[in-house]
Amino acid sequence: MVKATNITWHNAAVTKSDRHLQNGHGSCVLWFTGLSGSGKSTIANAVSAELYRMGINEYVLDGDNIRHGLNRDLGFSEADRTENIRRIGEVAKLFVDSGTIVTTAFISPFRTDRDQVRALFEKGEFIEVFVDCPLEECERRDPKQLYQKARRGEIRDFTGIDSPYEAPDQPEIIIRSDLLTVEKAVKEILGYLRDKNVI
Ligand SMILES: Nc1ncnc2c1ncn2[C@@H]1O[C@H](COP(=O)(O)OS(=O)(=O)O)[C@@H](OP(=O)(O)O)[C@H]1O
Ligand SMILES: Nc1ncnc2c1ncn2[C@@H]1O[C@H](COP(=O)(O)OP(=O)(O)O)[C@@H](O)[C@H]1O
Repeated sequence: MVKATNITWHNAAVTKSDRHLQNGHGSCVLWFTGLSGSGKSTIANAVSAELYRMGINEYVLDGDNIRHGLNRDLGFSEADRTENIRRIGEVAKLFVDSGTIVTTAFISPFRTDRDQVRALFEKGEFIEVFVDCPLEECERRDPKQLYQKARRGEIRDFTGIDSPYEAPDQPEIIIRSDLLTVEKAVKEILGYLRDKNVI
């Protein structure tokens, strides 16, 4: 790793607290994690749409989209996934600093990677949302036909097939997306944000 030298941290004139006061709500990251097809993207977007409707500053960072731009140099090896999550963690931190409720939809299969992102944040700002869905159901949904390809051996290192997924030990929120509708999941997540006085 290259260390930053001859670089000075500048304190901002407008702080995160200033922004919270002006916005009338707090900021945090809702970090969705789960298998491909578990529903991360669908639920993260539905949460964001509801927050938008309420006049809250929100933004979605989505796996496929980030991999088209910021992280287009990264593949799916263990090291690349770790770097993918590290960068997204840093981007999410900027969004939280800007006063935004940012939702992220990445498989983020490794516990240590997610914990390292958590460590970037102040207490309560990192909300891990485990979208828990059995592999069989994800494979039945197969919205992008990627499981089919992985089973045929056309995609290597596919999460859940020939690459591991480490479920969170103590996520703030668990959504059983095989049992809960998208609407119910949104309600539960917004309820959590209200309980914690983020909104
Ligand atoms: N080998 C392999 N394993 C898993 N997923 C794969 C792979 N190759 C391509 N894809 C597609 O890329 C999306 C996952 O990207 P992420 O950035 O979320 O992955 S990771 O967090 O770095 O593990 C994932 O999107 P989602 O289905 O939305 O999860 C897939 O569409
Ligand atoms: N309860 C549910 N929650 C989320 N997605 C669901 C649910 N039931 C069915 N689905 C479907 O499952 C698929 C999940 O895909 P997606 O959101 O892209 O997952 P991921 O981002 O985890 O890969 C979508 O086609 C969605 O419509």
